[in-house]
Amino acid sequence: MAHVLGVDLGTSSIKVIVVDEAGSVVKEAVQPLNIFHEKSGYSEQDPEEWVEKTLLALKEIGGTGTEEIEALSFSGQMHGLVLVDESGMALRNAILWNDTRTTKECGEIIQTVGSDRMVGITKNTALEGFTLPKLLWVKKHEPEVLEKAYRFLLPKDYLRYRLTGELNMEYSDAAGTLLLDVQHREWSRELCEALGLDFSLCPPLVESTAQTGHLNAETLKATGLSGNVKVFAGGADNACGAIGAGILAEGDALCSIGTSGVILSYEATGDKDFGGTIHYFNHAAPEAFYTMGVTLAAGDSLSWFRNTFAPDMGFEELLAGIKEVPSGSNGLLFTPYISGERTPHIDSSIRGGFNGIDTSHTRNHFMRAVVEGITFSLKESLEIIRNYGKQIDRIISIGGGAKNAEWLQIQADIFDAEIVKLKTEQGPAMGAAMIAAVGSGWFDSLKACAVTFTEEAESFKPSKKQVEQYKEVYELYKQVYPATKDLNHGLMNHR
Ligand SMILES: Nc1ncnc2c1ncn2[C@@H]1O[C@H](COP(=O)(O)OP(=O)(O)O)[C@@H](O)[C@H]1O
Ligand SMILES: O=C(CO)[C@@H](O)[C@H](O)COP(=O)(O)O
Repeated sequence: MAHVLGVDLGTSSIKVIVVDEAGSVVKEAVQPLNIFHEKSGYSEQDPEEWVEKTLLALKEIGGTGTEEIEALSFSGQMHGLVLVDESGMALRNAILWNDTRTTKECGEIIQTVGSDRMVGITKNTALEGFTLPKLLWVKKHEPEVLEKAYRFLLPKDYLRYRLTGELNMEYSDAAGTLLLDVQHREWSRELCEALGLDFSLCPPLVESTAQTGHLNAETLKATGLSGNVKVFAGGADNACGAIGAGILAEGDALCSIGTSGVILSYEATGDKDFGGTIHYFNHAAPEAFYTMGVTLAAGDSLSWFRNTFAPDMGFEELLAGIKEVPSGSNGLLFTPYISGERTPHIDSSIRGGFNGIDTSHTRNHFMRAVVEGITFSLKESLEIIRNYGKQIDRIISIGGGAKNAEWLQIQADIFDAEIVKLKTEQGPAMGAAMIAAVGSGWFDSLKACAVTFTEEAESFKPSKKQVEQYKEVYELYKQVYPATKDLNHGLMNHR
């Protein structure tokens, strides 16, 4: 039987899945990744480690049951800046999407270009996480590095380049750089000139579904894969997550809880104006777009809690206790701003907190409060999208956060929507595999592929009583940001 591979360069790990013609995941390999936080707000990875770990994961799946791998494609964490020299080697560590060192550069961008013009060209506003402010930071703080730079790339485009030797960037990821004219799908010369960046740093653009060569000799040697495997460009992890969850028509919506958390809604056209209140990007599906709100530390808040307070417990063991605690965690409220926040509060200095700690609270209360706080934060993004007139009654939930049934019910109750869990929560890797399957001619379109590849496993309906209770707690949650903003900005000086 023929197979395709989906490679997801996540923030916490590289995941490779092997998918057969029926859409079943027959094998998977995961390789964890290191993140470096040299200073508060800094977040970097070593691009060489992405390559090494991907080769290891590909080698791991290269054996039995995967004869006839026809094609592979990529999904990757968005926005991370990778600068390469003319020989294609990375000039420094990658500066990641959750690195917030560029507040100053964001201010300078808006001052130079103007907010309306920025949103007019890129459909988005300047945010620390996006690639353009990172380029300007390197220009200011490491000019010798930028001088040596030949092109800038995004994480999965760099990985694909190293595995194939073809250097380019695909549109759904280019949309998150803040240098792409999103509606017209071309690099903005105007922005490069206004901000003093060499236009030639922008790499050639390709469609997500374009074939971008074959695996090079080093990759074949390291993995044992065949030279006949076709490579397709792939997409941003959220665009691929949307494809893998079948988010391919108006009204479709996604909740993804990985390291970050995302609420995403399909958009058929790129001519709307959301004023930068929400991200508005090119989809990896042809000629489509999507809107999205992002919680910087979603799964990351859960991981932080576990690593700090229960390092010997697995996620399932730790989460088992949340059933013992009623909705609302007996008055304990968590805000997940441990790395700052993106949507709706563009604020790199805000930090998280627990409010309402009482002597009666146990670790289970804290655990449930963390899960609820992450979900309230995502509701703020959902609310923005709904307020623009989108009716969202059903949401596909993916990512590590979709593994736990109790959390899925909490999502249904807080979002007041039906939550659907798919057979595999590996949305981004599955989306990449679907791009490879369509590229290989297995299906005429991604929509046709989704019919075979996406299978619902379980559905969680909102309970009226819990919905009403969570509405009240949500209103209190929304008061925490304005009430603690100044306090947190002050505390920043002591960090
Ligand atoms: N069993 C589980 N239940 C709920 N959340 C989980 C579980 N296992 C992992 N997670 C969360 O999922 C996150 C990782 O999700 P993943 O989709 O792999 O992320 P990424 O793509 O960012 O690498 C972790 O931060 C963790 O908080
Ligand atoms: O910055 C964003 C989206 O704008 C993040 O969603 C990254 O794309 C990382 O994703 P995960 O590793 O959390 O899946």
